[in-house]
Amino acid sequence: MTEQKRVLGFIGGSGVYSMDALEDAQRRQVDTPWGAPSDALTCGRLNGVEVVFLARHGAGHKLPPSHINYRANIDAMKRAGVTDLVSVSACGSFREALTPGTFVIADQFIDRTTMRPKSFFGPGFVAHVSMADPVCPALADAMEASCEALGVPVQRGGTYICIDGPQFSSRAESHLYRSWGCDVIGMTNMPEAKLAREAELPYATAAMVTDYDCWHETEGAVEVGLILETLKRNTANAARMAADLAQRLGPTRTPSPLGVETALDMAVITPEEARDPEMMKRLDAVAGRLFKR
Ligand SMILES: CSC[C@H]1O[C@H](OP(=O)(O)O)[C@H](O)[C@@H]1O
Ligand SMILES: Nc1ncnc2[nH]cnc12
Repeated sequence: MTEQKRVLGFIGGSGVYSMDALEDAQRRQVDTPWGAPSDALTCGRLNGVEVVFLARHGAGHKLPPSHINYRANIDAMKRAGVTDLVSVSACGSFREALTPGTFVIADQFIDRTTMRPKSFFGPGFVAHVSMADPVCPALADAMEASCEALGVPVQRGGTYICIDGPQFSSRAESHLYRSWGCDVIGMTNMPEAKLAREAELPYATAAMVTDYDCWHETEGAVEVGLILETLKRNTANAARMAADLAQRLGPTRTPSPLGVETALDMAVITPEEARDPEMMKRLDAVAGRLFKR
């Protein structure tokens, strides 16, 4: 199999605003046709692997989940040469056994968000990518192995339901999502995972449990103040996981077993003669591969 240089993208969620272990770190402002990403990218090396870090909510956690420019974030990662994208997120747990501090390597998502642009494509360039398997199993394997090696409690697989927020759920919603079989809840992995797939970036995420949302009979309903201690512990473990993950994945890569790097080959339905040139210009980073043939 052909090997290619790996550039590992890392999106840090609540509590993860920097990657202090990066060597030769350089801040890079990246402009995109979709607007500004949440923050400047930080590019550097971690255990011999090129890494690009982005704080999802920006420095100082200024952006609420529905104001994050997810398209700009993913486009900027692609533009910076990222080949594999991982993220970490704080989340609530719907299962007794998923105690605060557990990392859930989600493999499915339910998108309940309504207020966010969710696609790079539109009039003049229509494409429908598959989201049947939204997570790259090779990245998820490595994240799981990292957690195990570091003694971080981990569950491989799980369904992450994404709500708009910024409010937490009502008790009725919390019970409903549990009855749907969801494992964890958060406010950011959608449309992030959808856009990563459209940009042909293999994606995996660790949802780091901070609380039991509000379904639990004896644990108090989630409040930011109550989750800060767990958030701190999760932040430290996220940094340890990132370092181990970089080493484990290594500086070169082989294609994702899901064929994510060519996801658009079977997805674009607008024939060349009907495509909007302006739209194609905006898609230079996301889908430029298709236009160079
Ligand atoms: C601080 S609790 C709510 C907040 O935390 C999560 O953010 P992220 O996914 O970026 O870690 C959650 O989705 C909410 O945005
Ligand atoms: N219970 C919860 N609901 C939504 N997002 C969260 N992030 C952390 N805990 C959460």
